[in-house]
Amino acid sequence: MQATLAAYLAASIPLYRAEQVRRLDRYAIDTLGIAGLALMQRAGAAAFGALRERWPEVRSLCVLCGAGNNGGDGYVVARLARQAGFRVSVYALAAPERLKGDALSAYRLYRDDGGVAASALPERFEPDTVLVDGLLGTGLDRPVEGAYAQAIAAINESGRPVLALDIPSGLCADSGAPLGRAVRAQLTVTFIALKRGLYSGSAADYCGAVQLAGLDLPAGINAVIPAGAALLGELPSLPARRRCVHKGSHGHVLLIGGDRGYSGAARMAAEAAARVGAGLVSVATRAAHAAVLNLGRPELMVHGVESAEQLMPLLAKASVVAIGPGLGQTVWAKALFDAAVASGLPLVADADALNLLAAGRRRCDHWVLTPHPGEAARLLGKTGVEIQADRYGAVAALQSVYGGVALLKGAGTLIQGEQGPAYVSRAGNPGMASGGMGDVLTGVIAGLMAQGLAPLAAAAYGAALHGSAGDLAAEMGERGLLAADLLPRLRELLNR
Ligand SMILES: NC(=O)C1=CN([C@@H]2O[C@H](COP(=O)(O)OP(=O)(O)OC[C@H]3O[C@@H](n4cnc5c(N)ncnc54)[C@H](O)[C@@H]3O)[C@@H](O)[C@H]2O)[C@H](O)CC1
Ligand SMILES: [K+]
Repeated sequence: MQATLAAYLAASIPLYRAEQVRRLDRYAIDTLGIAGLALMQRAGAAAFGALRERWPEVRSLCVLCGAGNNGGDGYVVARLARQAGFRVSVYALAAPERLKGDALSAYRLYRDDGGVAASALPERFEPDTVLVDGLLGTGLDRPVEGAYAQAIAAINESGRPVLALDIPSGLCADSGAPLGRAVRAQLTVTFIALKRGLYSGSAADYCGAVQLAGLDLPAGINAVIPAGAALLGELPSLPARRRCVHKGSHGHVLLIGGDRGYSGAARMAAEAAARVGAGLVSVATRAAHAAVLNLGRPELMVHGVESAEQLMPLLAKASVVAIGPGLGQTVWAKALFDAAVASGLPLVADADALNLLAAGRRRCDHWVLTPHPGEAARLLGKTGVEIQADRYGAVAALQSVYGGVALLKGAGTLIQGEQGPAYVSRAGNPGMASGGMGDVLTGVIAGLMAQGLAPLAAAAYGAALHGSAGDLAAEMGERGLLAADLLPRLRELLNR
């Protein structure tokens, strides 16, 4: 299992910052000797090809071009579409004659072919037209306002399908946050390398489907610049278990949580740990909950624990601790949290355990912290808006302040270990924004660690497994998706 997951992480796809992509661009031009205009023409051709594949009946384009090379890509698309007999209208947000370099060359080729560019947007875009967003790409360096903001609003209010060139205009290539406002596209064709802003934060609301156009550059070009982030791929199949194993072979998870009124959180986390294959799962919860929890899931060993010393014998038998689901922040909760951390066992901390941690910052090398943006804000002394505006920065800060592995939940879950890139899981859907989903994730990660996975592999694969289980369970619809719906899906995915 370890080798399979090590290969899974190694096979993740590099995600770059804008500045790194510009360096890749320069490398292609300066070292590989590919002219910038040739790159631009390959970009435009790739985008136009993707457009025709996605909207095969459409024969009318409206291309919006900005002041930089993203606009240049737009002029290449406009010229190719005219040559293919499309009805093409181009709106230049910047006077074309003031373009520079390759963008100016691309415009002149379009103009010399008989193309024209209007400077003012139409009252409304023609029907049966696809809009091509060539306003801003990786050169976005400030919040969108003025004419660009109006153009983006017009695009978003048009009701027309949109193809974004390289990145939806207004979306920050580094953080995935809109700077002011951003184009909402159905398809984004991005060039040379994936930008990390296409996969986290609110990116999914703006990018639509993302297609990478490598522009016929050598595949190894990604190795030229080490990327700081990496996109997790499809879940790998896990190797079959050896025949001669017994329940002690797959670890023992101790789940601590479930204060009064919250026993369900502890139950779901514990069951998730069992469903991903932990050999034994014990639960330490309020004494009042023990019997009912046990009845609900007899495979769990449930103990009423009202003090730290009552927890000690359970810690002595556990190989991994998961603490937080329904824990609360009472004196009882804090005593159990302190004892769990002091045990030195590998640990997954979620929910109220994170709030207790935020109160008294500690570091630990063998834990996995799984905050949602609000908990991350408390852990870092920031606001939730600040966390979402720079998720990659936030997950790196969590890891450096608290140690171990930091997992920042939300669209495009991020997983950051002591070394290596921030892994990004794109699995999951809005139906998972419901109570208990985090409890299941806690159990999944603890259950994988109990089977010998290192915290980073357990967190990264666990996040992808959890999100994929949510995607399977959402096949009946995202609304009304419940955390417990994921439990059977975990087993289904693990045995594929
Ligand atoms: N790297 C590649 O793989 C390829 C990239 N190509 C395309 O080139 C753009 C990047 O081009 P660049 O000229 O650097 O930047 P932009 O076109 O995004 O525009 C920058 C331009 O816009 C101004 N600007 C920045 N922010 C704003 C704002 N908020 N409002 C108004 N204006 C703004 C800035 O001052 C510049 O003047 C990349 O995305 C690809 O599309 C190649 O063509 C193909 C390979
Ligand atoms: K764009």
